[in-house]
Amino acid sequence: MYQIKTYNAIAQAGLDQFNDQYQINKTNDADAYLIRSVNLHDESFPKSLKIIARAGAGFNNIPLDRATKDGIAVFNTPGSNANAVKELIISLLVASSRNLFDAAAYSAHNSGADISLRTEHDKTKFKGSELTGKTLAVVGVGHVGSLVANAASALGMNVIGYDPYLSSDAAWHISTTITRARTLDEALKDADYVTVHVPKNEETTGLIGKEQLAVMKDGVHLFNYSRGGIVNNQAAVEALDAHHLQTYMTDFGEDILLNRDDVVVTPHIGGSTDEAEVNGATQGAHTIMTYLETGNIQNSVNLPNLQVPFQAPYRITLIHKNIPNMVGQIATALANAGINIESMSNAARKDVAYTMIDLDNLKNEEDNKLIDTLSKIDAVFRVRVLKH
Ligand SMILES: NC(=O)C1=CN([C@@H]2O[C@H](COP(=O)(O)OP(=O)(O)OC[C@H]3O[C@@H](n4cnc5c(N)ncnc54)[C@H](O)[C@@H]3O)[C@@H](O)[C@H]2O)C=CC1
Ligand SMILES: O=C(O)CCC(=O)C(=O)O
Repeated sequence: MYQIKTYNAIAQAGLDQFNDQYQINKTNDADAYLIRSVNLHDESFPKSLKIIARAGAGFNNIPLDRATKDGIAVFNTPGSNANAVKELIISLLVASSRNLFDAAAYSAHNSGADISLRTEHDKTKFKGSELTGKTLAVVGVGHVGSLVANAASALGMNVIGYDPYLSSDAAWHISTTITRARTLDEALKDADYVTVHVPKNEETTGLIGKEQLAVMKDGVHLFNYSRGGIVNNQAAVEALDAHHLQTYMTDFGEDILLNRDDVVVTPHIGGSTDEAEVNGATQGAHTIMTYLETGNIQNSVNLPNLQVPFQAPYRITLIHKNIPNMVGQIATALANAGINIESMSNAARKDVAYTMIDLDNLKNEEDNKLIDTLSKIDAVFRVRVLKH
C-alpha cells in the first residue's frame, strides 16, 4: 500500500484517481506528497518520501537541492492552470483599460434622487481606452505567457514576447502574429501593458526593477501574476508615485501596496478555478502513480526525464550524482550478487543522474540486501525495487 499526504486544498476529482493501492492522509510516513503552494523550505522530509507532486506550475516553495539529496523526485503539472491565469490576465487588461474597479467603486457609493444626473456628469472620470491597437509585452512565453499572448493578439493587440529560454515545444504554441523581442528592454520600451509570466528563481528575482520601469513608456500598466519579488514592489510604488506607471496589478500582496487607488492586489487566485484545480490534482495524482509504480519520469523539475516500458518483471531505480563510474559501480554490485541485467537506461540532468535497470530474476529475500549494497555506493541518493 502506498501512502499519500496532501497539503492545501486538493480537488477531490484528483484524489479519486488513486486506486485501492493508495491510502490518503493516513500517516506522516508518506511515499508521496501532493501539494499546492505550501512552503516546504523549513520542513524535513520523512525517509519514506519518494516523490513530491506540485499541483500547479511554480515550485519555488520546494527545496529542490535538498529533495534531490534525499532521493526525492519533484514534479509540477505543467499547463494545468495556464488557461485560468490567461483568463484572469485578459480580464485585468480590460479592467485596467476601462477603469473598471474605480468605476464600480464609484457606483457602489452613488445613491440618491439625482443619481442619473450625477452619473452622467461623473462618468467622464472613468473614460477608458480600447485594447485593440495597443501594445502588450509578455515576459516569459511558456504555458501561461503563450496563452495570454495569443488571446491578446486575437483581441487586436500588438503583442511582443520575450523569452530567452523558449523551448521549441513552447514555440509551436505561439501565434505567428507575436513579435519576438531579443532583449527585455526591446520588449518593454513600446508597451502600453506589461505582463510577467516567469518562474521565480535567482535570475528572475527583481527582473522588473527601477531600470526596467524606466525603460517603459509613461502611463504603462503592469501585471505580476508570477510570484512576489519578480517585480520589485518598491520600484513599482515609486513609478506609481511619479505617475510613470499608471496601474499595478498583482496576485502577491505586500504592505507597501496597500490602500492605493492605482494598485489592485488579488489573493493569489491566478490558478483558482474549478477546472484548473481538477487539472492540477488529476495530473499530480497520475504523476505520483506513474513514478511510484514504474519509476518512469516525465516533467520532473529536479531529475532527468526517463521513460522506458518494463523489459523484465523487476526494476531497480537509482537516483545518484552525475559523476564518472556510477553505472560501472552499480553493474558491478549486481554482478557480484549474481544478477543478470536485462536492460539498463541512464539519463542525466546537470549534476544528478537516474538509472533504471530491469531484471528477470530477483529473489524476494535478496531485495533488502541488494538495496543496502547499492545504497552504500557513494553518491547514490535513493534505490528502489519495483515489480511489474
Ligand atoms: N498566480 C498564480 O496563481 C499562478 C502563478 N504562476 C506562476 O507563473 C509562472 C509561469 O507559469 P507557466 O507559464 O505555467 O510556466 P512555464 O514554465 O510554462 O513558462 C515559464 C516561461 O518563462 C521563461 N523564462 C524563464 N526565465 C526567464 C527570463 N529570465 N526572462 C524571460 N522568460 C523567462 C521560460 O523559458 C518559460 O518559457 C510559474 O512559475 C508560477 O510562478 C503559474 C500559475 C498560476
Ligand atoms: O492555486 C495554486 O495552487 C497556486 C497556483 C500557482 O501559483 C502556480 O501554479 O504556480
